[in-house]
Amino acid sequence: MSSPSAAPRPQTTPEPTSEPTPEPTPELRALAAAGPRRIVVLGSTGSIGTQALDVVRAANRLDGGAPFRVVALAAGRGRLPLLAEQAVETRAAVVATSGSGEDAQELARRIGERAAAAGAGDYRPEILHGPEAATAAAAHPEADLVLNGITGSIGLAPTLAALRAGHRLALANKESLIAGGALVKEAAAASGRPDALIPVDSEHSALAQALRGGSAAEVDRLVLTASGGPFRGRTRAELEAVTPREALRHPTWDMGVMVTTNSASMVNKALEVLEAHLLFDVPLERIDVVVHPQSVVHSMVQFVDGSTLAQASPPDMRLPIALGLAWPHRVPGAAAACDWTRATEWTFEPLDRDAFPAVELIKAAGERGGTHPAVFNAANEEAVHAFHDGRIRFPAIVDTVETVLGEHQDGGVLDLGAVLEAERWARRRAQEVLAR
Ligand SMILES: NC(=O)C1=CN([C@@H]2O[C@H](COP(=O)(O)OP(=O)(O)OC[C@H]3O[C@@H](n4cnc5c(N)ncnc54)[C@H](OP(=O)(O)O)[C@@H]3O)[C@@H](O)[C@H]2O)C=CC1
Ligand SMILES: CC(=O)[C@@H](O)[C@H](O)COP(=O)(O)O
Ligand SMILES: [Mn+2]
Repeated sequence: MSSPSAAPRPQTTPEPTSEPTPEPTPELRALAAAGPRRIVVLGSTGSIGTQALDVVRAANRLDGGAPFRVVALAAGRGRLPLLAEQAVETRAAVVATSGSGEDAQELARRIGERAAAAGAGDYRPEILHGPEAATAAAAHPEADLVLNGITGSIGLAPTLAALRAGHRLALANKESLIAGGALVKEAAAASGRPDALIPVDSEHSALAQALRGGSAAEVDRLVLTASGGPFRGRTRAELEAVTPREALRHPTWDMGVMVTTNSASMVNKALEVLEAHLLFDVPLERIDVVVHPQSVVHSMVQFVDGSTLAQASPPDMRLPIALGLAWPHRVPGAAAACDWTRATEWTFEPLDRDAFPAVELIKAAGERGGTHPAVFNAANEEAVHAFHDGRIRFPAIVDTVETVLGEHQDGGVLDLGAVLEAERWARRRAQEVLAR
């Protein structure tokens, strides 16, 4: 099978503007003057990772000094040439691959060749390899902030490692929060840092922006927007015939294979509802989803007096990534703004819960708590792989999640061992269900 993460990487978003370089804000100048923020980029070769490096490159070109310095990079083993190129460009002290010793040797060779060609022959980063490599990179002692752009719940150990090392965590890897839940929140609280956990997911970045400076009591509901994905408007019967290629044709975002497939099934929105609950402590019954096909309004907060605040910008992840890296500061020119001189239409419609039951399913799993959310995610990851392998039809992804969740017996303890054991069980059980 070809694993989803091994499929061709979607292109990153083009440069937003050819206008003159914007001026840095006083806050960003101060950040640079205090010494650049030292960052670790996990999943650096993916959609989030490459856009994060675009943000760093652009921000460091602003007048007033470089606000960021990359101290470590980590990726899988799928794109070693790109990882080597990134290492030489950033001069990261640590470069990690989840691959084997042979992969590490190939990475070192490629870095050596590229460094020599770039006139930086003395650049010799520490190279880490193996399943724990990203976790070690996340705990890098010189780091201030870790961006987790790994895909899947394999990102949980690095998420915990970053927080336990006392680093601020800019979190794109929503699966680690879903699987780890209270464990991740505890690690964030124990770090003693205000704003230890900064959301990078576009909806949660929007919510964090709308919630800044307010109080919990004034919030009535959170409203997450969903593009509707490529299958918006299809019935469940019609979804039986859709292909992996069609599932990867996202209408508004260029992203990795797993999150794109999850957008098509609404599993992404389901994960995001629970992510919002965990990040902002709003009960699940007060979190709604509305379909907004243009993906310009990234989410909304409805307040008790009937007011609603929405965050709007053209779909471009560089904005929430830049805010995550520079938090609480904004990076001028991170992405293009809305063009209000042109006629524009934003539309909103309800989610079809019969064709797309994932959101209801995760709300039930979230209410049951414990390891149920980890089981939801792990079963989904297995089912997505099976769909891309041609082993199942599209609706069987969420059907499999529902079956496995329905059988799950929570042991009543939530520690890392319990989460990992529940995940192992869910993956095994999902494989059995998928094979039927
Ligand atoms: N892309 C987007 O716009 C958005 C993404 N997100 C979330 O961000 C996360 C990343 O998504 P996306 O960038 O699209 O995914 P991609 O598939 O594009 O990238 C995944 C990255 O993770 C790396 N990776 C895989 N396994 C490991 C491992 N064991 N150790 C270290 N690195 C590993 C991959 O390396 P390799 O190249 O070697 O395979 C790659 O760099 C997901 O959780 C997603 O839901 C959230 C909002 C928007
Ligand atoms: C860009 C981002 O944050 C993705 O998670 C996005 O939300 C996916 O789009 P959907 O709204 O289709 O799930
Ligand atoms: Mn999102």
